[in-house]
Amino acid sequence: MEPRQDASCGVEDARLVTETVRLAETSLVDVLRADFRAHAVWSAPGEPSLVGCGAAASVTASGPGELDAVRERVESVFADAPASDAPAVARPRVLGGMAFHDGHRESPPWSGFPGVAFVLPHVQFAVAEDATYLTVNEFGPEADAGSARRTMARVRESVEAVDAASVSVDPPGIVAEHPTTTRAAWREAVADATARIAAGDLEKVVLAQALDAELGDSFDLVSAMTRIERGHPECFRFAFRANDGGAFFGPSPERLVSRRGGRVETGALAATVSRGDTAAEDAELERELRSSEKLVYEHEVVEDSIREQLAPVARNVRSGDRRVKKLASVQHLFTPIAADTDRHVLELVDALHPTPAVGGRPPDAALETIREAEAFDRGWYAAPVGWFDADGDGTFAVAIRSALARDRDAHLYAGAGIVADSDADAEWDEIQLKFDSVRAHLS
Ligand SMILES: C=C(O[C@@H]1C=C(C(=O)O)C=C[C@H]1O)C(=O)O
Repeated sequence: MEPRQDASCGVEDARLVTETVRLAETSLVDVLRADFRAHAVWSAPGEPSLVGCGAAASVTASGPGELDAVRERVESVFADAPASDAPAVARPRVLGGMAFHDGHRESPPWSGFPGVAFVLPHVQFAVAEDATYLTVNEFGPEADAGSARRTMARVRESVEAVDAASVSVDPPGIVAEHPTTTRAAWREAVADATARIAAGDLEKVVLAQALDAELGDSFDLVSAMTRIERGHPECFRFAFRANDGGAFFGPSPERLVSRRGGRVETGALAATVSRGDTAAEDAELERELRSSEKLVYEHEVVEDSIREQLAPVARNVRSGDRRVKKLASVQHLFTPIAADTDRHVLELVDALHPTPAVGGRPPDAALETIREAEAFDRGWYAAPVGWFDADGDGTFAVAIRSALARDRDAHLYAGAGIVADSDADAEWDEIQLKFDSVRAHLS
């Protein structure tokens, strides 16, 4: 299927008009509180935070296998845009994500989340350390600077009038939880995966679970993102909202890839132990993480595959020093990987997704095992989410530690890597700990 675009994108003489203004000092939380029904929120260490509202142009496709066509469509939107003297942080950025599996079907609970969906926002905020920029993008045969400036004046007034302190950040509360995987089904799935590994068909597979939760109150994305923003400065804080109000969000610790002027940044994040209750216990768990043969192997499968997957699209692929990434409830092995490239970030996403941190090795056998073992739809869980610009620069996270919420329903997702000597009950416990990073913002 050809990627679809909204009406304005198909018009021959459509053009892109962009206007930018620097706002008085404003935080991401202020922008969210102004509540323009943001459809995309992105906040990552070392980058300006982004909020996108409305669509100047949008592109959808059936799955990650169509990223080349999506890139070409968006390139045609940027093609004849006049040179801008706006600061780099304020330039138009396209925000979106995609489903984990190719051939994704947009059915409940994932209605409103197509196989691939990217939007060039009509109203875009970029919150940098020293300033916030408001950018209005208009695309179409009628696009003109006058109407963009009028939108800008209206939006600017409402953001500057926000009283952030007046909005509650109380979570909705979880009144009931329904795991979609039983303990018996999990043991069976892990046994089947380890049997495939013993038979030599598979090295590693990441199996996930969904946890359905009933909320005590309607889900409110603005207050959830306010809590996530404050609680996870080390993570990629993201949210994407469908037209029916359903929101996919989370604090993911995992970068899939960033491209900045030809420099590629990625990394292997895999192998997990819990955090200790005391400093001594935490250090002991860290020692186990660094020295366990099983955990180091699980990590190295991911590091080796990422290097191999990157090789056709990048040069000078190099690993940095391995370290331990400590999060609220778990700690992981992390190896930074850098490279050089002249490819668009979507080409890098295409080459890397899914890494064996969320899929497995070899990829085809792993994906088949996942489809057979998991009774729920991964949807956008564990798939790339992020942004890119007209230069092909951008950042994508792997959407783990995430949830899909709509009204009083939430679906939480988490997974664990299975290798030859994995123990089903220990992997089960690991997944319950991983649910905590998003559960904490709902209960
Ligand atoms: C799949 C998830 O996490 C991934 C699996 C990990 C593991 O098995 O040790 C660690 C980090 C992530 O790469 C998840 O959190 O849902």
